[in-house]
Amino acid sequence: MLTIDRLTLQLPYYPRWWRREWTTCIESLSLHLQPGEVHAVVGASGAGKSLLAYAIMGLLPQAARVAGELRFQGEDLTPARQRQLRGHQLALIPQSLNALDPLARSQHQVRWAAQRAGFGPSAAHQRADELLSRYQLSHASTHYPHELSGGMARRVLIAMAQVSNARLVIADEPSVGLDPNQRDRVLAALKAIALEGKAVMLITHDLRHALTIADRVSVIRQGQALETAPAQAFQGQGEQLMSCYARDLWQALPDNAFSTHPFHPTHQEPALA
Ligand SMILES: Nc1ncnc2c1ncn2[C@@H]1O[C@H](COP(=O)(O)OP(=O)(O)OP(=O)(O)O)[C@@H](O)[C@H]1O
Ligand code: NI
Repeated sequence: MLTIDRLTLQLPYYPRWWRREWTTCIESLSLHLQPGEVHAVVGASGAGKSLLAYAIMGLLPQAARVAGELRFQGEDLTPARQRQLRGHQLALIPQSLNALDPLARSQHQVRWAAQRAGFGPSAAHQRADELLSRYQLSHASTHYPHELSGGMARRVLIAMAQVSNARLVIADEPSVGLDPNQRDRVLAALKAIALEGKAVMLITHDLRHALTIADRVSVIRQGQALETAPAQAFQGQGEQLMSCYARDLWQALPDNAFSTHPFHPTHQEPALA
């Protein structure tokens, strides 16, 4: 569905006001997303995950230098095509809750997203109500963003991304700052989108929670994709993982810290509180 082939992305910076240099934020990154899968893109802060999302959506800063290929459903994702598909076939659930209009009620935010996706006013109305109820937001449909909890605001953004029936949904850190209950609801909503046959790219630094819904995981470090592994490879000591970094990420999870590890006997003894 989406193929990213050796994507390289550079952004300008100015060490002196007259001198422009380039910093490489994404380097020769290749990924392939299939319909029906939740594909987690996991990496530390600053790894280039949000920039990857923007590159796919066509939302990079103008000065960005981009090389490599992006193909969506067999066609090149040119800037013109990205403009055409954005909000229709390609949807982004942005990292920041500030993406919500502070002066608009939930129902209007979702309705406007539906109208941007091509629905007429009454169809948009109906579609928005449907989505709000799917995400248990009917009671909050007249709320403004400041009246929503973090999880509710996140679900409004998911409803907006979903209103168009997009084939590819990119969720950028959708569970940050949520309590476990809200987080599980958001992750379940994303899994449900994939089960409808769409592709979901789940961008996160949280491997543990990504694994609850992911089919495959791509590990990103400093703008490079180190490996893509099936979620099942994250088990035991991570023997099935190719890169040390992915194995370290896996072993660093709290639940794994006390698993038996031949070289660290202290790991065998759970610390006493
Ligand atoms: N507009 C920009 N101009 C210059 N550098 C940028 C810009 N946006 C991001 N960067 C740099 O690119 C790198 C990757 O940023 P990005 O936002 O993609 O990271 P991330 O993996 O999404 O991190 P986080 O988990 O914190 O959201 C960072 O080093 C960041 O400083
Ligand atoms: Ni980010």
